[in-house]
Amino acid sequence: MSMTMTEDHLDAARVAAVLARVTARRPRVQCLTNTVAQNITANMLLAFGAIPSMAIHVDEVAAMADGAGAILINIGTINAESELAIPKLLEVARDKAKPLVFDPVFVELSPLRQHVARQVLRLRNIVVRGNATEMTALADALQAAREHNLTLVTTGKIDRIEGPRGAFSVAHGHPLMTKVTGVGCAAGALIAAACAVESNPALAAAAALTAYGIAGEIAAERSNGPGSFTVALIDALAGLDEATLRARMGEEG
Ligand SMILES: Nc1ncnc2c1ncn2[C@@H]1O[C@H](COP(=O)(O)OP(=O)(O)O)[C@@H](O)[C@H]1O
Ligand SMILES: Cc1ncsc1CCOP(=O)(O)O
Ligand SMILES: [Mg+2]
Repeated sequence: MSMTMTEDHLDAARVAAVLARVTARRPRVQCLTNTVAQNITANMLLAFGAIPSMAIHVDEVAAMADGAGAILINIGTINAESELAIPKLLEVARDKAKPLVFDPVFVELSPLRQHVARQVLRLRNIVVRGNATEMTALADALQAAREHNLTLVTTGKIDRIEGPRGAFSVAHGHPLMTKVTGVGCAAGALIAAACAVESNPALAAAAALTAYGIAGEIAAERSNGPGSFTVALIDALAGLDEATLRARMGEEG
């Protein structure tokens, strides 16, 4: 997605303020996510200060989402049951005005995923987080959904965030983040947690991805490859403080 707005500046204090609210309020994120990324997503949410709930049963997702601070829908391993659970989550998000983050994993690869993504994109006020391939495959639907307050988050070497209330670029992160499955999926969950405590979804996404990217940079310095990087990423995210954010964001001195 191309940027059409002037970008906002994000400093360490604004990121730290969002992180502090997550830690203080411990929002629960109801995640309907893929079977590959469930564990890393839950652990990353805990490291971020939030609470994961990974319920998937079609008859209970609405109840589980009802008291949550935000909802994540990720279609990475969509199956017949999760296809039926998704509308239930959309209904809760709409009726209870809950933040909802949608991750259209591999939407470029199957007509079913295209169909489900387009159903989700009918909902107002959602955040869509995908990589460049996924966002490009949905370009027409994303363009149309801008009419109803969509926030677009395209991750990669530089994350691009664009919503009705602001636009940001985040240049933090490390290539090892692409060598561990589920790191992108977990990014969507962190954005959802931030949206639970920050009413501007673009700012919430930028804060979450800045923290995640900086944690990735720290983890890469402490690890020897993708396996140890995964553990180090969880540790680094859990250990982030404002002084570290300031130093990594070039605000020292
Ligand atoms: N080349 C890169 N350099 C630094 N960070 C990256 C790079 N590619 C992806 N990231 C980071 O990895 C996380 C997952 O993004 P991405 O790889 O785009 O998702 P996905 O796994 O869904 O394809 C994001 O936080 C993003 O900023
Ligand atoms: C490998 C795989 N297959 C279906 S979902 C999934 C996980 C994708 O995770 P991510 O997009 O975070 O790399
Ligand atoms: Mg992904």
